[in-house]
Amino acid sequence: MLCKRSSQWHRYIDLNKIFISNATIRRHGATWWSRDIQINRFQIGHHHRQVSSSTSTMPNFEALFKKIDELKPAFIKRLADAVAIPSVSADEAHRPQVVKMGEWLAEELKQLGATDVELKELGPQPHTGWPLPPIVVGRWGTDPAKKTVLLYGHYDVQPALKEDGWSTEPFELTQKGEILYGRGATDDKGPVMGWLNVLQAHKELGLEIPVNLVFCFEGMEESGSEGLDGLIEQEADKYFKGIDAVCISDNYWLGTKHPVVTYGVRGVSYYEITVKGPAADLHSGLFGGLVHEPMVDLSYLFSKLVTPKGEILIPGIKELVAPLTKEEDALYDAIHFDIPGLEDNIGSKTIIQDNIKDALQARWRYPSLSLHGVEGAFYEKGAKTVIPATVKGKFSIRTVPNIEPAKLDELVIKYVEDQFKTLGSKNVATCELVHAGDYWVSDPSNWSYRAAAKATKAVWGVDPDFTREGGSIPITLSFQNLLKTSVVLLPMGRGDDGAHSTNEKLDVPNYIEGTKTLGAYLHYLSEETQD
Ligand SMILES: NCC(=O)N[C@@H](Cc1c[nH]cn1)C(=O)O
Ligand SMILES: [Zn+2]
Ligand SMILES: [Zn+2]
Repeated sequence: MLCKRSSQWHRYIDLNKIFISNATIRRHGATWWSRDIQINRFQIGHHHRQVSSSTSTMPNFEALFKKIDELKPAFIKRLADAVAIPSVSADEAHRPQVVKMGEWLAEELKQLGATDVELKELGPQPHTGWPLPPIVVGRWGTDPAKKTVLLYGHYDVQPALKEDGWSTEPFELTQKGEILYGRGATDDKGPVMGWLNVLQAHKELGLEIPVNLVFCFEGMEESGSEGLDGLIEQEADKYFKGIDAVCISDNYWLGTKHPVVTYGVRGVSYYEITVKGPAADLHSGLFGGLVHEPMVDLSYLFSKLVTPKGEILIPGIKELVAPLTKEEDALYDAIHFDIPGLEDNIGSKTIIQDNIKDALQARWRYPSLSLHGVEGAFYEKGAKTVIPATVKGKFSIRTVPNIEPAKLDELVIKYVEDQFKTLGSKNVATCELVHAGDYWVSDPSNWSYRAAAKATKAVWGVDPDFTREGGSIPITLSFQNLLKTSVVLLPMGRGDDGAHSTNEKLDVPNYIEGTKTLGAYLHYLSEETQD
């Protein structure tokens, strides 16, 4: 049954519940995740092609991996060219650079030999009217005897300024030893370049890619993936017809050593509280104590959202979270990670939880509320004595099963309005949703996960941990539901890469071995029996 909810499709499934652990994958009568995210492995995937071992196309990985090693300088140059385009999707001034990045990517794809490369235009962004950057699509192969894999990534990045605390220029890829620093190095230009690198290595070796590829690279992921849902829906039976699997490389290992394959993301609902007071900024000496100050009202509202220990104070949210079962709880025991590893990732000893299981559950299966910033407030160096006239406070809530975005909006907006009323302020306050993306949890026992795990083992020599991700990739659920296919997340970077932060980086070994992993995944996928 498909239920339209918010702008997302949500699938309700009730058969063949799967119990998964890192060591074993088996059917199980009981279920550890909530009813609405159980995956019916027989409903997802629609072209059930069997590949017999007598038609094996497994290559000699030695030759492929050697070629990838040889091409390392060219691959680093490709990433440097990509990082040099400041494709920040968050602000209007940078939008032309996002478009330039899309055009650059389309050109690279064409040069490598991809066909049907197009820039799918999306028109103006509804909220702002700014032009949306295009979706870059393309194909590699159209052999009906082969499986078809859609590769998704994003070519936009988070904002970055040297003065935020970067040690190097954020939009100049800078190599220090075995580390590549630059905005987008790990999120998500490195992984997107990884797919292009795979094409180049195969092309130079004269080695056939054993699956058809469909590329779908967007330029708005960091700003809510606006426009992509509509395009997928529109193209589901056209450009995106016959997709057997979707692979996304846009998240990270947990730590720095053990590779992972990921089967879930949290959703995100992003809100803005606007508090309007005087017509213009005021002198605090002349008006302090006489006016209701918007920053004071906003600070009060912020303090009512979340405690310093991360507890969300908005009533009703906790009750929506799917209960933790014993079986799910046990999955966390097999993960190769610890609190010192988390502390290394963030460069401080400021983790709230004191054991890794609680910390990982807080990241993967419980909601969190983060305060992001205040627009309109004084923020520069110095001591300006101003009363800001209008401020906009930004916060977001990471969502998990079974928090429905529309229900969450209701709870959040009413709560903020009620809290504001208690202030007796004469200012005007509003709270609105900026964008929302749903959570997603998949079945990590299916054929695409088996291929991803084999590829990881072939490159890194160990079985991957199966993880969920605390961050969000809003489009994942749309691919699953609209293309009726399974999605796997196969990350390249490490947990300490500093995505969205200063000094974002990608380690050279992760870039090169990660490229091998992506390439090997395609080969293992072609061999795997689709279920
Ligand atoms: N690598 C995925 C990622 O960083 N996703 C963003 C998505 C987002 C949603 N709203 C703004 N950005 C994330 O913050 O999780
Ligand atoms: Zn990303
Ligand atoms: Zn990101």
